[in-house]
Amino acid sequence: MNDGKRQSDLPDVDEKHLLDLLHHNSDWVWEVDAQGRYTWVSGVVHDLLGYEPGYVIGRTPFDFMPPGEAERVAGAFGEIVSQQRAFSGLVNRNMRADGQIVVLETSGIPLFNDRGELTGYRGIDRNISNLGERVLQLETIYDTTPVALCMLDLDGRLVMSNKAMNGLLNISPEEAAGSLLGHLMPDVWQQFQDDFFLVESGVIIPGREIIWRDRCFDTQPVALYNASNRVVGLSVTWVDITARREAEQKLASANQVLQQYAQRDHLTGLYNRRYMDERLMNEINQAVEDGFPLSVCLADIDYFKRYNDNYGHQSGDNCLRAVAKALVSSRRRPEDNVSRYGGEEFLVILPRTDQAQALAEAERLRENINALMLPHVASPTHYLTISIGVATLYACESLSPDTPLHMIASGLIHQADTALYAAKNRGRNQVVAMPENAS
Ligand SMILES: Nc1nc2c(ncn2[C@@H]2O[C@H](COP(=O)(O)OP(=O)(O)OP(=O)(O)O)[C@@H](O)[C@H]2O)c(=O)[nH]1
Repeated sequence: MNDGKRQSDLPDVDEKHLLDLLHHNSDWVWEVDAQGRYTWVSGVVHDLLGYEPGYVIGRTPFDFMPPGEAERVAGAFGEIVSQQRAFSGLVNRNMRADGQIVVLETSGIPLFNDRGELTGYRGIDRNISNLGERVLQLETIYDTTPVALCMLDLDGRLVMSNKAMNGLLNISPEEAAGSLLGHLMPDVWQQFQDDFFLVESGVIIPGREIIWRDRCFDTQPVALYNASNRVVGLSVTWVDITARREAEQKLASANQVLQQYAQRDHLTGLYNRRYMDERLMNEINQAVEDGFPLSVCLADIDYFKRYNDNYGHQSGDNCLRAVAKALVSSRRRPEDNVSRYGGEEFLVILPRTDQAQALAEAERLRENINALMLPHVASPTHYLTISIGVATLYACESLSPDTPLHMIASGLIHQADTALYAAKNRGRNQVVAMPENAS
């Protein structure tokens, strides 16, 4: 503005006209000293704030701001003054003489004396109440939302970041402005860089979960375009879903425990009958598909009523636990499933096992229980014994494809029960298979 050529380009204006321009205009022109006190104000201040210029002189801009706003603007203005720089677009709320709020947009330039010392500021205020109120509302939302928001340019520079975002990065707004995400979050920036390629190829960027400093964030990057429809950056929202994830994990663990309860017998820890009925149908299905035989052993403690009567119910419970443990540790293969099927009855499913193999397996189980040598004075043997009924399903031979699985399962269990009944009738402490001539 000070070079000779441009001076000469300026239109001639006399002093009266100049004052007219200053005092009758839409913008309020002002000057403040180094302490921020108004030293000169144009008459427009009366239109904007409702005060005469003489009242305003000697006061500071903050004297016209409502509580809270003065502190907010003083923070921003203090930073500008410390850098002795020009500023524009500083939006601030002011209270008019009649109590109405007016939103002003303030711009200014620093003034210096001959020694280069700051002597004050000169600038203008413009009434932007309609738009400004909206801007301030949006700024409030932007800064108070718990959702972290940021905008990145193509180099990963933080163009904007709200309070929550700065908190997430654990840096001040000053540190955040213009910093590179590649430095702050190298891995995350790598992912966002890949997103630019997605946008280029016309793919909508998917949301993704990001773990950052032990917290889990649901992030959604959205491409930013300029007026020529070119991608110029990303806007990213970060929603902290740590609490939700933790709750989901707790729920999953609780469900697991519930499932355990639903599947297990609380006394012995073995699978219960409900689980085993389902399991048996799955095994039958598999056996039918594979064409392999499937056997079941139904084991029952001999004279258990007498055991209870003689040693007490508590000892009876301990005895059931001991038998359960012995049956489980007698298994030869992990897929041979042992369950408590009833009071003192245990079911063992033996997949891919024919009748001869099942008889041998049942015999081993019986001997292992005998080997425990648990005293049972009310039994003819004087120690605890079991009887076992064995039944085998030869899937490929005997099944019609229309027979429901549960019918096959109950038929098999019924057969094992009949075999067990025979074992009991023949004196107990023995194994019987049905049908007896199958193997
Ligand atoms: N302690 C205890 N006893 C149980 C439990 N469930 C069932 N019983 C007992 O098991 C006994 C089964 O008796 P019975 O069905 O007459 O059979 P048993 O005396 O073993 O005779 P046989 O099977 O013919 O040798 C009953 O006295 C039940 O009370 C349990 O959870 N704990």
